[in-house]
Amino acid sequence: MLNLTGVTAGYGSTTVLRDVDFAVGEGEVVALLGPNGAGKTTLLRTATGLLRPSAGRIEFAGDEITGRPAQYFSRGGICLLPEGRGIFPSLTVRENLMIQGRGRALDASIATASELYPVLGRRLRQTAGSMSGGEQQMLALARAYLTDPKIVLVDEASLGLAPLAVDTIYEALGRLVRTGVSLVVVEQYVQKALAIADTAFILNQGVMVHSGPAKEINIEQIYERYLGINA
Ligand SMILES: Nc1ncnc2c1ncn2[C@@H]1O[C@H](COP(=O)(O)OP(=O)(O)OP(=O)(O)O)[C@@H](O)[C@H]1O
Repeated sequence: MLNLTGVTAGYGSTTVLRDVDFAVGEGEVVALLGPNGAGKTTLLRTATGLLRPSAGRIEFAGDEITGRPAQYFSRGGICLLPEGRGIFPSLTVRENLMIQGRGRALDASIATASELYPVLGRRLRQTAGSMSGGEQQMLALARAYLTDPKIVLVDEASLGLAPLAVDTIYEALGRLVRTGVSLVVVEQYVQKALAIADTAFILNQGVMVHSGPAKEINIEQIYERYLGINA
């Protein structure tokens, strides 16, 4: 469904991704793993049109979309939930839902978000930035339910959250997957990501060093073999 072939990308004269192949099928859950600075966020930004590759192809649902503007990617159903959540902290929950819904009726967006997380429905007038980290992440995740995406790419959803809040976020991701959406997770809690993933990709220093079934991954071995570090 979303295929990157031979992608090279970076920032200015700095090349981060080198000749990367990455593929996500319909309804597939992919864990994208790798050490700090490996290029995971850069890959998500490239796969969602925010960063144009200097070489390689991006195809989505059979069409080549390399070099198209980011709006083209999002309108086509590619949804990035960025690290740092991508919500507006000084706006209320209601206002955030209005923006996330992109022209969808606000009442319908509120109903969908409240059904997903009742706490959001109770905090519509509260500024997003004054909610707990977990609640802010719930609001960020609600976007994936409001725009009917075909694929959702989540960057470090559990960053800075308490274990209970992480479980709540993963429950929501699980529910999202059951609706048939494809999912890519970049996650510091490797075991959490592998538990819901069908396939795992491992990136190291901008090079894809491994891809295969998530169940077959022995993370200690992979980290030692490919990354030269102990997990
Ligand atoms: N806007 C930018 N301009 C220049 N270099 C950048 C920019 N963003 C990231 N980089 C560099 O690109 C490399 C890959 O960064 P990236 O954020 O993609 O890695 P990551 O695997 O997501 O890391 P982490 O797990 O630490 O978030 C790093 O060396 C980083 O310093």
